[in-house]
Amino acid sequence: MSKTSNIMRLALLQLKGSKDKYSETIPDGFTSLQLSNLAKKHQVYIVGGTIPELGENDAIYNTCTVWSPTGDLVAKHRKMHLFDIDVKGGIRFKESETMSAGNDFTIINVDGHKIGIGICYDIRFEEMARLYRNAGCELIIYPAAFNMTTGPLHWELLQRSRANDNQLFVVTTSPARDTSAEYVAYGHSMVVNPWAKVQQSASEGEETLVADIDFSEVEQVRQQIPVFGQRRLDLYATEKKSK
Ligand SMILES: NC(=O)CC(=O)C(=O)O
Repeated sequence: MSKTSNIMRLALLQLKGSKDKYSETIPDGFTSLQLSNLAKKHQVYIVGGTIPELGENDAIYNTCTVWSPTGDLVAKHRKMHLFDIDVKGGIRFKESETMSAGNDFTIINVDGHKIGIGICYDIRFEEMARLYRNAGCELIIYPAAFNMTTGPLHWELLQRSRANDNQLFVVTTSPARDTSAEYVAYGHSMVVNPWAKVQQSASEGEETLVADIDFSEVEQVRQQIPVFGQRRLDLYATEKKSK
């Protein structure tokens, strides 16, 4: 990352949507104003975890906001894939009972580098990451909060898979693990490089990671293992549909 491109990321807020209690409008809600002020004060981009956004027609979205060093809202990403799962003896979660799904891909441009944004469960959908790669992304950031059922097996694997499939950096942020919480997050925020190597990893507890992202690694991998140009697009394709 160039010397001017400081990006701070905050973890996913794994809140159960409730219009009355938690949801906020963007960009004028409480959390938005805090994030905007922080970005301006520290002259950095902030990818601000997620908040329950009160949207059109009282719908609530699980939304990540991105702020520029001037404190302006650069983009917001509404979680596209809602976390509805039922693992016997593990975890049952029905995010769609309270949240609505977003329909838009979100790409920001920081100093000429394209960065895709996804949220938590979005990381399981390889088509989404592929479309970001097709659009020229070199990094995908996923604020997330995996749990104690899926985290141990899938958290690192999914990040390394998306990084390897698409030859780009994958960065995640998780809340620290709080075993007294109703939803116990797995923790382990991570930076994975385009070789699919875990460059840095936090523990399950509270920690700050400071990472240098060297975008030249993206080009190196893509040149040395040129799978992107070797795809059989005459036989298959991953295509974006407009909604
Ligand atoms: N919480 C999520 O959205 C996703 C998750 O925990 C998982 O995919 O596992």
